[in-house]
Amino acid sequence: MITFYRSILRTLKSEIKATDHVHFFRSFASASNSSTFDYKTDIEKVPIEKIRNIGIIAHIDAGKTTTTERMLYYSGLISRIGNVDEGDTITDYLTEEKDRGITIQSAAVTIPWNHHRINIIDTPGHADFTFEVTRSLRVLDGGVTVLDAVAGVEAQTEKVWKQARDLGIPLIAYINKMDRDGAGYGRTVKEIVGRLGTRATLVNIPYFVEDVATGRMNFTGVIDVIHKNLLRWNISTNVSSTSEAADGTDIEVIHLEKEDLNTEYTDAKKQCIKARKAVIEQLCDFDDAIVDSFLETEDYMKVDSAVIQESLRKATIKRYTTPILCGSSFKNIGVQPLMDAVVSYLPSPIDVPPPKIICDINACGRRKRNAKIYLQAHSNETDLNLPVKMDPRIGCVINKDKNLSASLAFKVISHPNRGLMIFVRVYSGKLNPNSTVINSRTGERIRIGKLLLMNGEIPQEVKYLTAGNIGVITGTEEISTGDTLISHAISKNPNKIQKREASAKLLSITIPPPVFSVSIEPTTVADKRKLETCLKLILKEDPSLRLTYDDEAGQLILSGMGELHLEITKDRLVNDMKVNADIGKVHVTYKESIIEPTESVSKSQQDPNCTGMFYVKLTVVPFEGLAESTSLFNNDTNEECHLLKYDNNMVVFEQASAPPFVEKVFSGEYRWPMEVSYDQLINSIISGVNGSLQVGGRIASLPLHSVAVKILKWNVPLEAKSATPLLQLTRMAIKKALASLPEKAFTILEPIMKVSVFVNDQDLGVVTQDLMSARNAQINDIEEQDHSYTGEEALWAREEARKHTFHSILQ
Ligand SMILES: Nc1nc2c(ncn2[C@@H]2O[C@H](COP(=O)(O)OP(=O)(O)OP(=O)(O)O)[C@@H](O)[C@H]2O)c(=O)[nH]1
Repeated sequence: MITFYRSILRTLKSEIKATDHVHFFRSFASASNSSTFDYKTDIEKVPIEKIRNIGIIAHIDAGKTTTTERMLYYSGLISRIGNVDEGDTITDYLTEEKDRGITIQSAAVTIPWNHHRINIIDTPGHADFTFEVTRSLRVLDGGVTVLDAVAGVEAQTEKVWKQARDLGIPLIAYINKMDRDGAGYGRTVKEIVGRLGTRATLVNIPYFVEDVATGRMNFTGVIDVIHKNLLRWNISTNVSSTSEAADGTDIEVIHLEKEDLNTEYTDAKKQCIKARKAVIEQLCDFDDAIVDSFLETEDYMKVDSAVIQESLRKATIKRYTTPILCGSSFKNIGVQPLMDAVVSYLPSPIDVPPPKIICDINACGRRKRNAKIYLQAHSNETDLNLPVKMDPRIGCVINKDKNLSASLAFKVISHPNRGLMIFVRVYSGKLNPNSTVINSRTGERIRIGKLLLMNGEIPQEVKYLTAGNIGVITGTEEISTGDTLISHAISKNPNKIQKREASAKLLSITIPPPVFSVSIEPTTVADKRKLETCLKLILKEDPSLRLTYDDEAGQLILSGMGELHLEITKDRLVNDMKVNADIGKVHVTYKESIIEPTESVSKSQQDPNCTGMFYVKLTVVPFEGLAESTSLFNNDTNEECHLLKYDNNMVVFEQASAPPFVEKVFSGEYRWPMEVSYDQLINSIISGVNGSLQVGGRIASLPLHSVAVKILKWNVPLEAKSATPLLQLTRMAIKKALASLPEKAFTILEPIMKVSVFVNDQDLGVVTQDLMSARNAQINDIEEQDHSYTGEEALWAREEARKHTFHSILQ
């Protein structure tokens, strides 16, 4: 028997009791460990190809936090395994998370594994916290989808899978909870293929041993199909999973190809051969290297494991297939092979295309009116005729200057001792602590403090963060989720950064519209200030919450993604922050929309000293569905389209809606002739639209939803000193346009949710009836599941929501 220890870091620290059979192996894939530097903090020495930025995504309760906790333990970063049910895991550290046993906010941790650094983001599974998943996915290169082996593919599994697929993120699937009664590996794999629409490659398959006393089949290990081994975890069923004896580090490895293989394992060997054959045949369609390797011996068991691994890595990154693994994280079985698979099959930052970036070409001296530019990995300077370079190795699309650094802030949290902590992913160059960065959203220069890596419990200060890494900025309150930070690694002087680079924005993170609201008031006047300060902080941390003021009721209204979302926010305010506030009952957020388009013009008086006048001509049009999926947004013409932050609205600038402001001067260069920049003008129009749509419709003054404001024509005098008149004219034009519509052209929208209901056969009729009559539900589909739910799973309401969808209730 070979005994594996979970990490060299931990083994060296701990007292070694075992004697001759101890091997300090860190992973199954590689038996050597000769690290000469610290993978945790030695940022520069971990090459970019050895970094993995991964997310753990899944339906609620699939076991994401339990799995992440084991990963931290096996990597040596914590010395004791915490458990969700005891409220002592590293990643679920908020009081509300501990109390409820659920993840509320995604937590980022960095672990060393097998000569690699893995940055892991443990995301929440509940639909109310979808925004947490969305923002995490934006900075990830790969993901692990955890599934419950009893429940199979669930509603939120499908949703996060789709989100990851839309962003092109390669995934591994980990079928957890194999220890539970009713666990179905084959059934779950079938569901993955059928419902998630992917090919599946079985990297390992479960191994059960019969308990002679009870006749029960116990899950005790996995067959490693690629390396032809059976891995058996020596876990006594009599001890608690958290005790040393059951920590999952004592693993027996049986080489299934051995000549003198014990007959006890003949069946395991047969299963391995069958699964290997399937893997090889599947990969043969993808990669000739596998075909060549197979033809050398024509024996499925003899195809080189390294060749299969290499080919599967390519196939996973190209999203040709999904590697499938299984385990029981709670019983500490199967997590180390999953960690190996993360390293082996998921991409490093340089294996994925660089992110999209928007650069304001106005700032580089050339003018291309109404230009919408998305620079992508495969485009280059010549294609776009722009003075922008990219470096595929560091994965950014900015300038020849490798020292320019671009980072995306994707999360803000307030730490009791460290103040605001801003999580960033560095996409290019090197981010230095105590330096000045430019926030390209606001144009502001910001002095940042220390940089940290989230290594387990204690954040660790680092000398810098290089491209591909995820870390934390401290010492500033000026950065929000979705901001791009531009800096220069060497000069540290933001003046060296040219306007063009300073304007570069990584695509921001879309915030879904909230659908539930509560009123919120300070208990006494003296509590007002504290309430405001705390709300400001909570809103900074969680942009999917929204605060508005109801003029008529004279109340603050807090809106969020669901009842649980608001309840948890309330708990944080009242219990954690000790704010004295009266919080009303949760109610649904209704919206208004229009059902017919309307047009209007607004213009200023002609100033005799000016060459032109401020002028806006626009039309307001309703549309169906999500703004970014409409043909208005995805048009092929040269229209410039801006999605608004709230309520699924957008502003579309028609082609040639503005006069050609740019002037070509003698040298052939282009010149911007005004004091006010093009961006300021556009932003004024957008602010005007935003404000007017929030004023609301004619029926109940509810904010307008799902409308596009098309700017047909606009103008400013060349002598203009400010863009403000444009904002006012836009407001007036929208007000006039809406006023010209009869009241019957407005409609009220209510949020609709897409809900999956799991129900036993005998209750189907009652539940369907109840949904349709009491809940006014429209049933889209009834599917039969091929397994019966036991008490726990038969709870009929497992609902998940697409909460940004609204539909009219007046039609
Ligand atoms: N039997 C069994 N239970 C497990 C296993 N993994 C997790 N659990 C239990 O499942 C429950 C949910 O586990 P979590 O790790 O919190 O799941 P999660 O996906 O992080 O949950 P959310 O973040 O709230 O969506 C807890 O009670 C765990 O103890 C497993 O392998 N086997």
